[in-house]
Amino acid sequence: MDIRTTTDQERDLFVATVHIAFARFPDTPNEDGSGVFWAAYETDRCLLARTEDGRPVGTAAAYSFELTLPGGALVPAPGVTAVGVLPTHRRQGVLTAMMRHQLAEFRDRGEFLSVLLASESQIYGRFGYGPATYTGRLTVPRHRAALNAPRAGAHTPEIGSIEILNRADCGELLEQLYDRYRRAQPGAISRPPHWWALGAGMPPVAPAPRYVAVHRDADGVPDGYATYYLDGAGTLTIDETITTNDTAATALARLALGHDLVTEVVFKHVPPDHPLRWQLADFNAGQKSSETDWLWVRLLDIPRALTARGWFTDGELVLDVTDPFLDEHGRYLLTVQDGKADCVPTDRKPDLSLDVRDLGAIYLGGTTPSALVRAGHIHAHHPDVAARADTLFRAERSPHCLHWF
Ligand SMILES: CC(=O)SCCNC(=O)CCNC(=O)[C@H](O)C(C)(C)COP(=O)(O)OP(=O)(O)OC[C@H]1O[C@@H](n2cnc3c(N)ncnc32)[C@H](O)[C@@H]1OP(=O)(O)O
Repeated sequence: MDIRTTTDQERDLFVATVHIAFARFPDTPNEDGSGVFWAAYETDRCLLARTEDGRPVGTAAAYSFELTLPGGALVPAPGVTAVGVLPTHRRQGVLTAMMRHQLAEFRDRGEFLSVLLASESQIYGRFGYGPATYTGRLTVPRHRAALNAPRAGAHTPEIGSIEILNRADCGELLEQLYDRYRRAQPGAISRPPHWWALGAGMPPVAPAPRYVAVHRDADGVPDGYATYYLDGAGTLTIDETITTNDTAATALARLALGHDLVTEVVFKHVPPDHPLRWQLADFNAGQKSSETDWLWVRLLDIPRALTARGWFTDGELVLDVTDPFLDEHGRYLLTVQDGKADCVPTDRKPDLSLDVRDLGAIYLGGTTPSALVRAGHIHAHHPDVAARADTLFRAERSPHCLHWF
């Protein structure tokens, strides 16, 4: 198997091979070239796998994203995408060879972790990826949509204003607001400017017809938006609500839930602990569905990864980490003091023994170590250590990613 970086001349071949693997036809570009997810491929990060006789049979690529870690550090995070093997060449190790090649390239570039969205959750664990953030939908029937008043003096006055714009008239407003939001949200990834320019992605990055409710604070400064559409059956679907504070999020939810001619409101991409269910006067009015894994994380340099994120409790743990895919093993003493971690090799007895995929899953604070201990994936060497690890790995807020790539 010959695996090489795609040249500019091979770009069309790469795109065609991806589409055969997914049994899709390339979308017809809009006149301005927008609305096509593959337009954002970075050719120098696209890999083509060929057979001995030169036939392309596999593809894998990466986008150069930034990931927001707990504590606010922004770190380079290649976003793996366009992974495909022709139906004629599956289960012969093509993907395995591409993953090995790609992880080595990430390390050569100095990248210490990578991320992806998995088309099927059985594929990527063997390559060291673990599910680190989760998302779902919340559906609220309009006739049960009343919101509680704030309690216990927690009243945040909903001062500000909302304007409804057309997606096409928003200029760079959505891009700017998303960028402010993602810098403060653990688990969020950047949307590089050319994604917006090319319309590469799902709405509202892709410029499909949408209304955009833009929230402004009391000083008139935009601090959030929700993009939505209403279908013929009376379902108002919100693609995403992006805000830099909870007041804006509540105001935008109130607007959607009070919209006339609507029978139900569907909030897509809601994090597991979204406050809206608690705001509803009728808790069970908000029905969660389509709960799914979203961002998978793969650590490539454990000390760098653990010292890059922020920490919120002092403590120490000895982690014994195996990486079967890369045939590596390390034991590390993780010491956290005043929000910063030190992580060094040690020969002390381990507190937790775990696979690198499970370290990826708990890294952002969205999967608890104790859940994986109870699942039989992490071995806790003392009875109290799982709870200690839960406290240590927690993020300042639950990690969430809603960017599709
Ligand atoms: C980040 C993204 O881009 S997600 C998109 C992933 N791509 C797709 O879903 C497109 C359609 N599917 C495909 O193109 C291929 O089936 C791929 C890319 C998923 C797998 O490629 P292959 O070359 O067949 O994988 P490879 O032969 O290296 O498989 C390695 C192991 O993973 C297992 N595996 C591979 N794909 C799957 C799967 N979809 N479900 C369960 N197990 C799988 C294989 O059985 C094999 O296991 P084994 O080592 O125990 O025998």
